[in-house]
Amino acid sequence: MKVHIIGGGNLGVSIALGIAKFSKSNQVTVTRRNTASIQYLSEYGITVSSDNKHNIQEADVVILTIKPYQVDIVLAEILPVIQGKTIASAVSGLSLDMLQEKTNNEYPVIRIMPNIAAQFGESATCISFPEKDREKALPIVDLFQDLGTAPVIDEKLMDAATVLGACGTAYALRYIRASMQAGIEIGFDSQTALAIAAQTVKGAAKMLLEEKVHPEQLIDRVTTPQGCTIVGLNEMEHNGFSSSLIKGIKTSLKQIKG
Ligand SMILES: NC(=O)C1=CN([C@@H]2O[C@H](COP(=O)(O)OP(=O)(O)OC[C@H]3O[C@@H](n4cnc5c(N)ncnc54)[C@H](O)[C@@H]3O)[C@@H](O)[C@H]2O)C=CC1
Ligand SMILES: O=C(O)[C@@H]1CCC=N1
Repeated sequence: MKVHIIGGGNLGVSIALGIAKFSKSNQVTVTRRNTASIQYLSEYGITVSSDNKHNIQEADVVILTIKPYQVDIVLAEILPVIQGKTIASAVSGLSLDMLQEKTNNEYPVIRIMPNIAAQFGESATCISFPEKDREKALPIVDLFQDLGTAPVIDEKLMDAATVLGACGTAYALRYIRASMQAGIEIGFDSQTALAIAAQTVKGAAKMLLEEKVHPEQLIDRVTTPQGCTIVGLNEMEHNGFSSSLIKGIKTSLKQIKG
């Protein structure tokens, strides 16, 4: 498949690298206005251009990884030259209805919500599309499955997916940062603290994904009665650990919904 990514920023570059590394049978072009900082992508076989229309006529899918306020400008530029091509949008808050309206209902449209771990083949991408575009969408689902997981979900949940799956990367990293800071306070140098905190999160996530159990079942295996884990966990909860995460996630969702 020939993939044309418009918006070579944080997400666009991560998807491009993910495809180059984990979905090698596909060819990728990435565009952004100033390409100096992404020229290195050519080392991975990715074509880089400052012209949004470069190679676009050969593309099987055009992926938009631009900010919401850049959508109209970019569509005005590319629509005249991509008649009938599939458009996949990762633009947060842009519904399928809005995208269809902006493209005059003349293009197959797909809404994708990856995260920046696509670059490492570990994105939790959520995807939705109108039923009429199923045939065009399924190859895109396959593509994103190569970059991690890619469930097809009801479009009503796409904003929620943005928060849980895309913003979620930042929340998880903040947990790791806090653990690292605590690790330094209790005696580790920063690099060792970071390595231990990150690997611990990776191990916990791997157990959950492989055993498919409720987190509390695994927590039970860690918390020795009267031991140090449970007192620490309870202290965190007294200080609003779970509650602050839940409130933060709901606040992020409110921001997307406007
Ligand atoms: N960063 C993330 O983790 C995620 C971002 N998103 C969504 O993806 C979109 C992009 O986000 P980021 O990558 O973080 O933003 P970004 O600002 O890093 O990337 C946007 C890129 O588009 C380029 N651009 C702007 N105008 C352009 C034009 N006319 N033609 C071509 N390129 C143009 C900019 O130079 C920039 O490199 C947003 O809508 C965001 O909500 C969705 C999921 C995750
Ligand atoms: O913060 C944002 O608005 C974007 C959407 C999901 C991740 N980053």
